[in-house]
Amino acid sequence: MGKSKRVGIVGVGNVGSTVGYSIAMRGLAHEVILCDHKVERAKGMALDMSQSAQAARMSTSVKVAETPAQLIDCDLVVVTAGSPRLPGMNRNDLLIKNAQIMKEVVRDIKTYSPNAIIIPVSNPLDVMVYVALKETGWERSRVVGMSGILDSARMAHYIQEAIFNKHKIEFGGQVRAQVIGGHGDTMVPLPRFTTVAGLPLTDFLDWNEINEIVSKTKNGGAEIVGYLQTGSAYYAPAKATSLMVESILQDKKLVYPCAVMLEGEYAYEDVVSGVPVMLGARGVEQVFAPSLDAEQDRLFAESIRSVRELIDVLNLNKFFETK
Ligand SMILES: NC(=O)c1ccc[n+]([C@@H]2O[C@H](COP(=O)([O-])OP(=O)(O)OC[C@H]3O[C@@H](n4cnc5c(N)ncnc54)[C@H](O)[C@@H]3O)[C@@H](O)[C@H]2O)c1
Ligand SMILES: O=C(O)C[C@H](O)C(=O)O
Repeated sequence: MGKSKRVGIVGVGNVGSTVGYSIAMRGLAHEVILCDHKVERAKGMALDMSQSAQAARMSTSVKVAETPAQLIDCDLVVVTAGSPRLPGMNRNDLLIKNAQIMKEVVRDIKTYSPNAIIIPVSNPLDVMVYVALKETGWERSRVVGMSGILDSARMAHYIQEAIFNKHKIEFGGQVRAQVIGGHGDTMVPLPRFTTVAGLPLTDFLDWNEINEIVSKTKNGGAEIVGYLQTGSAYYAPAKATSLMVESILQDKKLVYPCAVMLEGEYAYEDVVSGVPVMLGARGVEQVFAPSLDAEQDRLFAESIRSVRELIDVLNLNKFFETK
């Protein structure tokens, strides 16, 4: 149990509410505080989650803050406030609107929960992490974005499906896939770093099949938006976020691909991207830059370029200069 740990969740729509529920179900925190413009809805959800915690024999208490300024002394704050994309949209189309929301929310977190670790989830994710870092001025260990766990889980899903269709073998959740880079169309799935029950992926699938999985993984979010029509995925995003919460609050020091500010990894600076990081009580405790071959290196560079383009748009709009 995460005794005396307080987690804030700003934005209690599909993802935020599912994160809150996951935390309550596992009793990861003593207190979860939900914060959304839709206050009455948040109050109803808070009661429902607190009661579900009791049903799960957990003591997590879920409450509501009417504004981010009422999120006092949280140890960790998850930010899912902002719009999701709709069919036909790219995550980048959310840039200006969600960046403004992130900036305002994070300003309050900095004031009222000055020791918190922040997990941005809103899209476009890498730039939201960048905005949160610039707005707080905190070190990179305390602002870490969720995306790589989700993208890797999607890749694992498509791999498991393809192996089952081809060989009729089920592997009981033993696919270990790895996706790095930004959480956008230029994400970098790494089949060469992917194993199935400890065996190389290429023992099961040929490169045509693997390349198909890579493109399905990149399109994984859009595929779900196409079905849902009114928003985007939330079960896998929320599970991925709660794994990060758990590793931090319980100081588990698990290594997951997450979005962090690069400070020299692969010779990049002042840009956020997904790489494996160790998550513990101090937030990001280690950042790893796995050795890439020339092609992986090229794809990672392309992904960095696309994140930088969005940061440039914000700079052109004087986003970081205005209040
Ligand atoms: N990083 C990822 O992998 C990932 C995965 C899924 C979703 N997302 C992103 O997460 C965000 C949320 O997705 P969702 O499906 O939960 O959307 P949603 O519309 O269901 O929920 C968003 C919530 O944010 C609230 N909100 C907006 N502005 C706010 C503010 N200033 N303060 C407090 N609350 C505010 C809204 O009232 C709404 O309840 C989207 O930007 C989506 O693209 C990212
Ligand atoms: O696809 C989206 O817009 C939401 C999220 O980034 C996802 O990958 O599910």
